[in-house]
Amino acid sequence: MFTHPGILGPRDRIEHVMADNTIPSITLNNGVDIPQLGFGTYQIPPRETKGAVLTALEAGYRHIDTAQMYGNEREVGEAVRESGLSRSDVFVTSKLNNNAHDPAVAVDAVARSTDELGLGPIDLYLVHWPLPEVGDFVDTWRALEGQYRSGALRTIGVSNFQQGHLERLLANTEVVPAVNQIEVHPYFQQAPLRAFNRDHGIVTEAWAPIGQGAVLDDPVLAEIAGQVARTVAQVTLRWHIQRGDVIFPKSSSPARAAENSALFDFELSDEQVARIDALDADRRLGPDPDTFNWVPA
Ligand SMILES: NC(=O)C1=CN([C@@H]2O[C@H](COP(=O)(O)OP(=O)(O)OC[C@H]3O[C@@H](n4cnc5c(N)ncnc54)[C@H](OP(=O)(O)O)[C@@H]3O)[C@@H](O)[C@H]2O)C=CC1
Ligand SMILES: O=C1CO[C@H](CO)[C@@H](O)[C@@H]1O
Repeated sequence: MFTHPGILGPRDRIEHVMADNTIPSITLNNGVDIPQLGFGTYQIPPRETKGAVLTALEAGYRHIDTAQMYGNEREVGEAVRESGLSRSDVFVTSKLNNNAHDPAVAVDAVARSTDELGLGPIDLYLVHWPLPEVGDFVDTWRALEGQYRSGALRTIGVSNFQQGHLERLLANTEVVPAVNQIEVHPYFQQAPLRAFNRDHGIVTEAWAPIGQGAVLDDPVLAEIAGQVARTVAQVTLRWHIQRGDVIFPKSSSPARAAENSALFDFELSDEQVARIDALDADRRLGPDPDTFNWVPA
């Protein structure tokens, strides 16, 4: 089993993985292991979600990322229950919706997610956005701390938190978030925030790992893909894996979902990694967490 990046170097992790060709896990700051590769479910409509998640589990994925906002928690839970896998073999993440930051509402929202998924305590539950102008995320976090301490949630973390948000959280609360799920891809590499996360024992989860498709036509990535006889998506996902981040690419296509999981029988050289590092363009695709205050009706 893998330990948190920084304890083992990337090279040690790769050699370990390549020996058994399975998806590696990272140990979170509370001792819980998370598979480094998962399956994302944003924009998978509820009626398609059970089939897509069952297909992903058959392809070998053991980690599913959903959210109250995605409207498909129930179908994710059905797929996990019907997969025939042991509950302990599948890691499920969900996220508190933006209309549930009030502490009392947050407690009810955790109960609702738990009921929708129907899997017992949720492996990882995140505050989806900090919403700096909406209430106080410190109070929201304290509500999740209570749910964590009571055992209702196995692990808690945050998403889209900038360094300033994390500094405020760390100064005013007790449980250090296990993960910070943020936008990261070759065009938006987030070096300072990833370093802050690492220095505080917080694992970085990279959402939109292939930039929601934006990186797929990149000529440098295409050249590297030719060198290693893989697709651009695989090269990009492998780059994340070698950086030690957790990823969960989304695909509604069974063939592309399988393609995105075939990452552990090849390796990028230091030079190839450096060429991808050089693609950073500070190009954020999603909302800016410092100004995003959207709350659903
Ligand atoms: N915390 C947060 O605020 C956020 C979290 N997330 C999470 O991160 C996950 C991943 O991010 P997401 O936004 O989905 O973006 P991704 O970077 O995973 O890209 C998904 C897009 O790429 C396409 N695609 C996937 N694999 C391939 C492939 N091998 N070749 C060509 N095209 C491909 C998909 O199309 P197709 O389905 O047709 O294959 C889809 O259009 C989400 O599903 C969600 O779980 C995402 C956004 C924000
Ligand atoms: O999880 C999410 C899916 O993507 C959306 C658009 O980028 C985000 O707003 C949301 O947080």
